[in-house]
Amino acid sequence: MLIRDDIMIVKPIKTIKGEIIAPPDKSISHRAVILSAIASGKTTISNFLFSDDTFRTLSAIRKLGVSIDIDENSSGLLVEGKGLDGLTATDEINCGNSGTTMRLLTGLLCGQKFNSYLYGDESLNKRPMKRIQEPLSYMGAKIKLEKGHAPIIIEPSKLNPIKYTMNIASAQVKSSILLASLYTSGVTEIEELLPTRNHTEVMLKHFNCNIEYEDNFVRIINPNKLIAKDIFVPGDISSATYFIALALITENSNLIIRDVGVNKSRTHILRLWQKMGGDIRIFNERILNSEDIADIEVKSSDLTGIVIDKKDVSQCIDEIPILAVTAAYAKGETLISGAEELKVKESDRLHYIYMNLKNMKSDVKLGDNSIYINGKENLVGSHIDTANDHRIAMAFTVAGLKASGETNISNHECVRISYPDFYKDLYKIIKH
Ligand SMILES: O=C(O)C1=C[C@@H](OP(=O)(O)O)[C@@H](O)[C@H](O)C1
Ligand SMILES: C=C(OP(=O)(O)O)C(=O)O
Repeated sequence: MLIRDDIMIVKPIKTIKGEIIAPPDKSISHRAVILSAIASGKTTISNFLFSDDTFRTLSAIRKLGVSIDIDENSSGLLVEGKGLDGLTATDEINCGNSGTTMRLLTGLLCGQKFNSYLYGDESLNKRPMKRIQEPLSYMGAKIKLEKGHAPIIIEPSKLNPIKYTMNIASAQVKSSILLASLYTSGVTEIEELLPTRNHTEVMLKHFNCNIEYEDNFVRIINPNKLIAKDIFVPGDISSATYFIALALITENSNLIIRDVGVNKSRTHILRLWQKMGGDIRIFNERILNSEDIADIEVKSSDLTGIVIDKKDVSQCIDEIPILAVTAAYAKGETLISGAEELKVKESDRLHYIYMNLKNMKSDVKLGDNSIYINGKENLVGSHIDTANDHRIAMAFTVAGLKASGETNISNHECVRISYPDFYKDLYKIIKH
């Protein structure tokens, strides 16, 4: 790998070997800052992820009057919780590229006694926000959108609890309702038809909230008071999957990734790869502040294609780009269906998976909400259009490391959204 004229040039490698520590989890870092801000007392957050997206949440929370000290050496934050009613008004909040920041903060802010205004970058301002406006309005929230999109204007209102069945699979929507529900009295219940990550539920419980949850159901009983309690953020399994995939598809590889969050609602990708024949071992499992954490060992494997449906997609939504890359190198056919949510991420991920795989001479077909991939041993290096989407950039860097010739990754710096050290960590484990 080398950088020429600002473009990352990726060439085929021999093998992957060694040990690496997964970067801190993005979803848990966002939630740690938000919940510690409205808890009573001080919270130390260790191993916080310093990335563009999580900085958006951190700055927003500071603008809302919460003091956060950063110790970059220990990757730690000290948050002075203000309690549920201690936030103060700010002029406007720039959520950048981060859907999690925008949707979770809307849930938090619609129960406050002041107006709020949230906006994002070009990509975020195109992403759907009706999905939060609808349930929050049922609760009594006053939220204005522009044709279903940000900017979001929030006016103060009195919120009521709801019983809500989710009509799309989204942990952000679920979390937004849970945060708003903290400003109601009574019982809010959410049923999910498709399971999604449960980090908000886990962390609310960690902060002593009166909440019950199981696979598809959450109940929160108010009034609540959150009590500050220290948090260590586990490694991000979504970030780890790029290295897992590379080890799986590269001959003679053996890789250990330490301290990865293995919350059951995030490990579906590992089960899918194991089903494809992937040699993946989870060991040294332990619990750290209510979240499961473990080490993962991966060895090169002969993968075979599989069928992936909507229920699979909801449980590994961010891993579909890298899963598609491994499918392109697997034996036989893979069909990923029910993937409409991929079209409304930082880019239309279904489209960019298709275009980039096609340019690498993969046998691939695009359906309305699906993608079909007939795997082969070798892809051909090509120009990759990342659409400024970090997950497309990382997935196709992996594709390029196994392809013949050169692969050029445009705007590779977009990895700073979730994993600023991605290329640095990759260098550590590549053996030429
Ligand atoms: O709650 C979260 O932290 C996230 C939920 C998912 O989004 P959706 O809720 O829109 O599916 C995921 O794609 C995103 O990267 C992080
Ligand atoms: C979709 C993602 O994040 P967000 O929705 O927070 O922008 C992601 O990280 O892949």
